[in-house]
Amino acid sequence: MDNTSVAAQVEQLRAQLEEANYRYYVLDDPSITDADYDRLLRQLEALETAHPELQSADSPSRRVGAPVSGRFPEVAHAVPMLSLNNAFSDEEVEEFVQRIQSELNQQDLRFSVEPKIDGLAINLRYERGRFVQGTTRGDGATGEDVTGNLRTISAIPLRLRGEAPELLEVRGEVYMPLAGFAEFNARALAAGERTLANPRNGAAGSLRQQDPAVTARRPLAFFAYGLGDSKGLTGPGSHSATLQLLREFGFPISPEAGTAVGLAGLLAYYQAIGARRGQLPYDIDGVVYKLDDFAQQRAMGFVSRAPRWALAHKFPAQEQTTRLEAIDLQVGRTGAVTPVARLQPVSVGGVTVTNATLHNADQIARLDVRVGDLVVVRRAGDVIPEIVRAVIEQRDPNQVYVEFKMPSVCPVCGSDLHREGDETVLRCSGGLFCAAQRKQALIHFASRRAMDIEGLGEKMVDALVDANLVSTVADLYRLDLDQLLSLKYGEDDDGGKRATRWAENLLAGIDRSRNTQLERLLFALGIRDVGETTGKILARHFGSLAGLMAASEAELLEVPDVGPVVAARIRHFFEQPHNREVIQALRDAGLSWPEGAPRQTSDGPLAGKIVVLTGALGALTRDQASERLERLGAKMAGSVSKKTSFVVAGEAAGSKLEKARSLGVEVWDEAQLIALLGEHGLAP
Ligand SMILES: NC(=O)c1ccc[n+]([C@@H]2O[C@H](COP(=O)([O-])OP(=O)(O)OC[C@H]3O[C@@H](n4cnc5c(N)ncnc54)[C@H](O)[C@@H]3O)[C@@H](O)[C@H]2O)c1
Ligand SMILES: [Zn+2]
Repeated sequence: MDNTSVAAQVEQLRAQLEEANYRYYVLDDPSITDADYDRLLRQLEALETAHPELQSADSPSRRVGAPVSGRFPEVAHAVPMLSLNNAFSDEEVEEFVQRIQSELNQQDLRFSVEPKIDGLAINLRYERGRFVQGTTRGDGATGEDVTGNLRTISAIPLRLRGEAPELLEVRGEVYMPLAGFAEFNARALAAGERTLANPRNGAAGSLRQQDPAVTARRPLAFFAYGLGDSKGLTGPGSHSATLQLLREFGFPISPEAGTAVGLAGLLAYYQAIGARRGQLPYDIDGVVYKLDDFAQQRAMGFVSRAPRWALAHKFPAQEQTTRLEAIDLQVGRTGAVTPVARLQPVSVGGVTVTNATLHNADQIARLDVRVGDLVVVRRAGDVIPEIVRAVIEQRDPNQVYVEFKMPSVCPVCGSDLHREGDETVLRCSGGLFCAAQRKQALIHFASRRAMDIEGLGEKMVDALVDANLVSTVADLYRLDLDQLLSLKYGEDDDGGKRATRWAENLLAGIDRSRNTQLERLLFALGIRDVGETTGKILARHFGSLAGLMAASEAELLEVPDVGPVVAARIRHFFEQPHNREVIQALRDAGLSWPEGAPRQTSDGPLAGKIVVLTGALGALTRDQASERLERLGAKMAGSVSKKTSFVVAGEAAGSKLEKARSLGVEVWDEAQLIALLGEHGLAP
């Protein structure tokens, strides 16, 4: 490449990155994925390194964020808010550690290690212990004043605890917990409204609302991870000691933060957090290493946009762009017909994704997704991958992109599709006549958290239903070896012993499931809106299946978690002669479970109280806490309503906490819970 074309390429990359920055930081509506952004930035950096004459101080490679929008008052930061240098490989981490070791002439350095929360950076200013101003990072030198919105975030203290210095600026990340994000989107989908693309955009967009009342309704949380300006702070000499101090001032600190020594320590931390990434209650896009000792940090200093003593080590991106090849329809257990995107295979978050959900026809119309489009796929945690956006700008003007149309009949059984009430989802009206619904009911029944029948997966269920061997769950218990072997399933070897073993294993798995628990069975039956938690609560409340089946709607409504809709669904389910037959057939097949008397909740100090747990507790698991509260007479519920007596909110509590606040329900922290348990000799 000659120099003019290199210069042109550099210019083009800069323009692309600037546009992306503007859409990401100012509009909170990115046009490209983070992965694509990072690729472009790396290309630019490589060209600038190879052609030093093209370097420029205002290149996106040298700058932080983007200039502010003008929608909020501007605030100059007393201490600049920088970005972090990135590493995408172990080798880059090694270079980082070696550079520091050789410049400081010291081995085995200690680092603070923290998850890199995917939200947005905020500076909180406290004067004499009171929160006076909160700002976004902006371009690093100047940010936006979003104080009013920050005040609505319950995780941000309005006053510091203990002896406050004259001035303290605290830096951290405002983020949207995954549970709150999912609940927000589920509600938006059901109401036919615009969904949030991902928690990071959700957090940024929520914080930059003009009306703090809107921000207050968004499930936002906060972790502190550093200091800005300060006066009168007699101080910690290291980053880890600073985090400890911030905790004492009343700030939430990530429970995953710790320290590690040397390259091996950093990489072990990266592995450990990476393995748990899917279980964390918030999105992270990497981990951050910070040289722990402040004197050592000062010795390393800064480059233009980032400290030289810190590094963000990134995980595989959770969003990628790929091609939408087709839209298929899937029929679920309750007849819901869901459009599924068939994708050109793409690696997202370290896993190859070929299918993603599009939720419903309204969502497809809202996103204007069409077959042939480039689409952005998001996959986080255990959640099913979904299409969050179509890259409409990239459509080929010479190609025809056909709008998706929902059919009016079930693609599997041909029955009419209908909507219930004001639901957006379309359902097949075929019930058990519909093979798709039958199959899904069986898959659910056999699943691990339901009856846990080993060997009865999706393919097996397909084979059983297609061969007409099974149509209800009770039929499973009548299967015999000859019938299974007639399926010629798994007969891929010498036809000897191994060819029958799968069938024997399956029969043994079915047999084992005969001894079960009422809560599992209730969940397994697939009553709409009776999930695992409700199943558990119903089992405990009524003690026996007969008791539950005989309960009137009024009696069902006494159960803490059950509202009118669920009560009606439970009644409806048990009123169906067909369902009663299936239950009788299950009993006849030898299914059994321990039964007890209905719960007496009339005694104990919490008798008559309905309690909801949310967020992660430190000292107890949720099950342990529930069990102890129940021993004190409380009824546990899974969702917050006006009936709730109080909510116990642990770390990173999301939408349930918001809901409690909006309904004026009393909120306890973990310490209050432990104190109460302690009073009754139940302390952990
Ligand atoms: N999709 C797009 O169009 C687009 C545009 C611009 C930027 N981006 C994304 O943003 C990244 C660059 O943004 P950036 O400059 O904010 O850098 P960054 O997000 O990679 O790193 C710096 C930021 O990390 C955050 N952070 C989280 N946990 C932290 C912790 N424990 N300690 C310190 N900081 C922590 C802070 O907000 C800090 O400002 C890119 O790599 C890209 O992924 C995407
Ligand atoms: Zn059907």
